[in-house]
Amino acid sequence: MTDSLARHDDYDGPPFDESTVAGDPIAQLRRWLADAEAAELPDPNAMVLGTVDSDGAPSSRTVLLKGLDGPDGPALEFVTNGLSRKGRALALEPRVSLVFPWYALRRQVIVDGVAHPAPAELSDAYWATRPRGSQIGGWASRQSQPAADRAELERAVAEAERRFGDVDDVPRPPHWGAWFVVPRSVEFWQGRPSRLHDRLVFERDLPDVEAAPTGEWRLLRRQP
Ligand SMILES: Cc1cc2nc3c(=O)[nH]c(=O)nc-3n(C[C@H](O)[C@H](O)[C@H](O)COP(=O)(O)O)c2cc1C
Ligand code: PXP
Repeated sequence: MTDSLARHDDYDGPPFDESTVAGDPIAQLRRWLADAEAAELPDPNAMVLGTVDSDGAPSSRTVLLKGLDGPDGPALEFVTNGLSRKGRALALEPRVSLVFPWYALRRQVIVDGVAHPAPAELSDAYWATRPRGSQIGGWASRQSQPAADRAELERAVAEAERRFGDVDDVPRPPHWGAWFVVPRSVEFWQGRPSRLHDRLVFERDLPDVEAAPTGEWRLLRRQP
């Protein structure tokens, strides 16, 4: 067995520089997402969402990117339960961090921005696309709450199936929906030999969490 903890694997990614990067970060993100799909990475749209709890403690978990078009412009969309740990955190502190961990491509993308709950009609539209089993699961799971055992969850699933047994379209739970992360900075990281990686960062001003972003994107390079 190879001991991964003792290795120093070199990252032999190609140069990633100012002459080839797209003109804005969402266009560049679309390019790298397409590369992750073409490389057949598992869950190419998975991203790690970092939030801050009410006591200031950070917490992270994976969510799936569901779209890049927000109601007021480009934004990263994900869906979840608003009463979950992350949902409660977002209600108090909407500033978040997202990481796409595309290690097989020697890449990561880090997005910092502000998460806004989607208008109800957009959450409804997304909910309608979910398989019925996931909709039932969305009603059954009190996401992030303790459960005595698996049987408790299965009883809740059976209860939701009884409740909606005669209903063609399972309604969206009021606490379940989409969020849109409006980016303030987006870093594209390409692993390069000898740890001399390429890091290109788009930044713009976000005067306060309620306000729309202002100003043009600025492109800068960070030390590896
Ligand atoms: C690949 C992957 C994708 C996931 N996607 C989502 C998602 O889109 N929405 C979601 O609520 N949870 C998703 N989860 C589960 C979350 O990581 C997490 O366990 C759950 O949302 C509860 O998080 P919280 O207790 O911090 O709120 C995903 C997990 C994995 C591993
Ligand atoms: C609990 C949970 N909610 C939502 C999602 C993502 O939304 P959807 O089930 O509609 O693909 C996932 C994906 O793993 C999930 O695990």
